[in-house]
Amino acid sequence: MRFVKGHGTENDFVILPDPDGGLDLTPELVAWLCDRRAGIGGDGVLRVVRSKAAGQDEAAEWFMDYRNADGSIAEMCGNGIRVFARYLVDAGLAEPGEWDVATRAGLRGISVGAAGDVRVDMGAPVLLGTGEAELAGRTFAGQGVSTGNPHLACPVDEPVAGLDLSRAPGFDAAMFPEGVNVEFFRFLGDRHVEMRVFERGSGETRSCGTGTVAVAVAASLASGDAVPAGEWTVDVPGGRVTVTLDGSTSYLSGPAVLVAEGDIRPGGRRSR
Ligand SMILES: N[C@@H](CCC[C@H](N)C(=O)O)C(=O)O
Repeated sequence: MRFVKGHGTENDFVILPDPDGGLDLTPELVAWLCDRRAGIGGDGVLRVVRSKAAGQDEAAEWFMDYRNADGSIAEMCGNGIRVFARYLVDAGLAEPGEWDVATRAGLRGISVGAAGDVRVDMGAPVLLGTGEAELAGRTFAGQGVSTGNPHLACPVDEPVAGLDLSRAPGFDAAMFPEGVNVEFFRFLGDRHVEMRVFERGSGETRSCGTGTVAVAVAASLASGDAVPAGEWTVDVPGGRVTVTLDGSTSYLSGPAVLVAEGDIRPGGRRSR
C-alpha cells in the first residue's frame, strides 16, 4: 500500500491514494498508521478516493475521506483538505487552478497553484451558542462554532503556551453530543491571535484549520463585530494561517507540504 506524508502548519497526515475505493480502512488500521512509534505517525489519515467510488457528490471528482488519529470519522479538516489538494496536483491527478473537493461537510472550493500556499473556501461558519470548557481545574467561557465540524473557541488573557493541554478539556456533552474540538486563543494585535487546540479524536495538534476559522469567528465577535468579518492572522504552534471572513463564507490560506512517500507494510502491525 502506497502512502504520502504531508502537513499543513505541522498538522500532519498520512495520505492514502485509493482512487477506486478498494481499501478497507478500519479504525484499527488508521490508529496504527497514525501511531508515531509503531506506525508512520500523523494527526489523521486522508484517503484519496474518487467521489463516484465513495458514493459521494460527483460534482467534485475527488472525495476527502478524513479520519482522526484514533480512527474516528470527522466531517471536515481544513488543513487536511489543503494538503489533499496539494497531493492531487503533485500526483498529476488535478491541475493547478480552482475546483471543488467533496467532504462529509459538503463541497469545498480549492484554489491551488503549482507550488505554494493553498486556499480553501470553508463555507459559512454557523454559530452554536456559548458554552464552557474545563481545563486543569479552571473554567473557560467559549463560543461554539460549526465549520462543518464542531468547535468551542475560548478567549484567554494569558499566553496560550502556558496552558496545560496534556489532558482533554471537559465540555458540555449536551451541547456537543458528538464531541468537540476545543481552542484557546489570545489577542496579539489588530485581527491577530494566537491559539492552541485540543482536537476531538487526535489530542493536541500543532494546528487545526477548521479551528482557526472558528477562532477568527469568536475573536471577531469578541472584538465587537456584529457579524464576523475581516482578515485574521492566526498563529498556531506549527506556523501561521490567514482566515478571511466575508459575511457569506470564510477562506483559509496557508502552507500545504508533502514531505515523504513510501510503502506501508500492514504485516508490520503488532498484535496485542
Ligand atoms: N485538524 C483538522 C480537523 C480534524 C477533525 C477534528 N479532529 C474533528 O474531529 O472534528 C483541521 O485542520 O481542521
